[in-house]
Amino acid sequence: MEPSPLLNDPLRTKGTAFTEAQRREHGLLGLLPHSVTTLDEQVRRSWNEVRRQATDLDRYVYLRSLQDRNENLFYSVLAADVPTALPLVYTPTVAEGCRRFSELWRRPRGLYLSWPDREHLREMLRNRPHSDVDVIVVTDGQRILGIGDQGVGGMGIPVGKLSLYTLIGGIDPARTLPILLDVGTDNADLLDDEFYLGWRHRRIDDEAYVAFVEDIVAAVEDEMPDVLLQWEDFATPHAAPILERYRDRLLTFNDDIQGTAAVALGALQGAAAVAGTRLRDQQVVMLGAGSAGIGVMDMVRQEMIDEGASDDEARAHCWVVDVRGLLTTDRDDLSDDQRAFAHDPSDVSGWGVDGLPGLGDLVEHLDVGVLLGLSTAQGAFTEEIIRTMAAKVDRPIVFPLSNPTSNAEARPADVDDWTDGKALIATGSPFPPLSRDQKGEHADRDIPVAQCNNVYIFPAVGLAVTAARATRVTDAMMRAAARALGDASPALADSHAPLLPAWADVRDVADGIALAVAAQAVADGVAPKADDDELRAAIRRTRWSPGY
Ligand SMILES: O=C([O-])CC(=O)C(=O)O
Ligand SMILES: [Mg+2]
Repeated sequence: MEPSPLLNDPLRTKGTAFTEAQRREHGLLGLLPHSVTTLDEQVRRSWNEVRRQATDLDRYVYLRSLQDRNENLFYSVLAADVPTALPLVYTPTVAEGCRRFSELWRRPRGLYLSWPDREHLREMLRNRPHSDVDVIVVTDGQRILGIGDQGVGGMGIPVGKLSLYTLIGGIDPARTLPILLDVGTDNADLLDDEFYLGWRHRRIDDEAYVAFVEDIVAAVEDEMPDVLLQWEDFATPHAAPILERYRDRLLTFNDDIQGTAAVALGALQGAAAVAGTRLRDQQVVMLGAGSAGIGVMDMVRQEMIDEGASDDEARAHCWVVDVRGLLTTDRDDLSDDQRAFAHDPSDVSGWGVDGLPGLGDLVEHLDVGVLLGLSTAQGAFTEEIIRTMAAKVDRPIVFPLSNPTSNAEARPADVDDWTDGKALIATGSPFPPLSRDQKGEHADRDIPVAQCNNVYIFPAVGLAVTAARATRVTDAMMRAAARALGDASPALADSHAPLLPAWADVRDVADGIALAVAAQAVADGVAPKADDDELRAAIRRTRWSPGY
């Protein structure tokens, strides 16, 4: 008799939790040790193993192996302690997982679409492990988090993001598909690494790259016409153009541009409410003019307009600084998206000592209320900059958003210190809570730092479009997500609470965001008509939960 494939199918196995009757029925007798365990016991045993590992990278490897072995158990383990699990399977540990992808290789997952195989795209897509797919996350590995070109190692990101689509957004793991586009790498260390598993070649670019992406999109459209296609961690020169090319053609969004923007806007709304101001009345400065930084500023500007500002007023309140300095209209190195934020050089003449004004010049000459960083420039929010800002506004809003932790523009504890606890802070990567032992009226408690990560948004968007059968992701849907997240800010009820919900609550919050996004999809005419009760029921029906 053929051995049962059941035991080694990660989506159907129960491991040692198969009952005696099931073991007899499925031909598993003798293949498992005698004791029959419960899922709960398996979860506790697994957490003991996770804790026993020496480093977070080891914990990441353990959890990824568990995912490949038994998905119901993997998701039960994550769900049992979301705050501990999240930084292990996702930011920041996943960065190390990507860096060391080739040496850590265990088992295949998802699809590797490599340039040398480009004549066989359809065949490769048809080889996908499961034919019915709700969500694809795709990367070409060129701009992984804040750690740059990781080539084929970028696959860690789609795998990690899709785990959270399932954990938080309830997308059935059998209906998710991670994809890595392997167009080579410009990372010299990887090209020299004898164990590198990707295509050992410099990156294909320009028209050839664009044509390759187009062929893949066309193949996905034919094979999986209703799928949500999420673009992740593409380098700035490709990210926005790809989004523009496809956003009106399929159900798609860019997580780094739109997801990061929506979560930052959600946290900003909480912060503005605590500070007692409106966004349109603030001078908002962004350090970093990559696709994520510009995406955030686009949403900030749109929100100012929603608050009643004119387009010109909103533009006048938005400032973007890159490595060279302020974006100004006389610069010839700006993309169209960047140019939309450029200021007339005559507005700032004399601000920079020699050349373009920098961050320090801006905080000196403007009453900057909101300082955002998506620059990967570690420590760029210096003590002098933060103190200058704090001397001019009551509650400075400071968001060092770069990932991973080592790239943050400032450490929250320092910002807190420099502003005597007045700053409203959110970060991109996790940081320890702010200690309140000596000073302040709330001397008895530590305040967690809100981690402004797009994980608050993308799983809920996936749940929304799947439940509502949406055909497009509109800007208004992303703003609805931001607003619903802002409404869930614990700081609205308690000004000393963090700006964003606790990780332990993120799955419940996702339901509220999903409803808002789904309703907006219906309102925008990109989903079939349904009222809120029907959408709520559809969201409940769509939600997959782990269990045997
Ligand atoms: O993955 C994360 O933690 C956030 C993100 O999209 C990025 O930094 O590229
Ligand atoms: Mg990303």
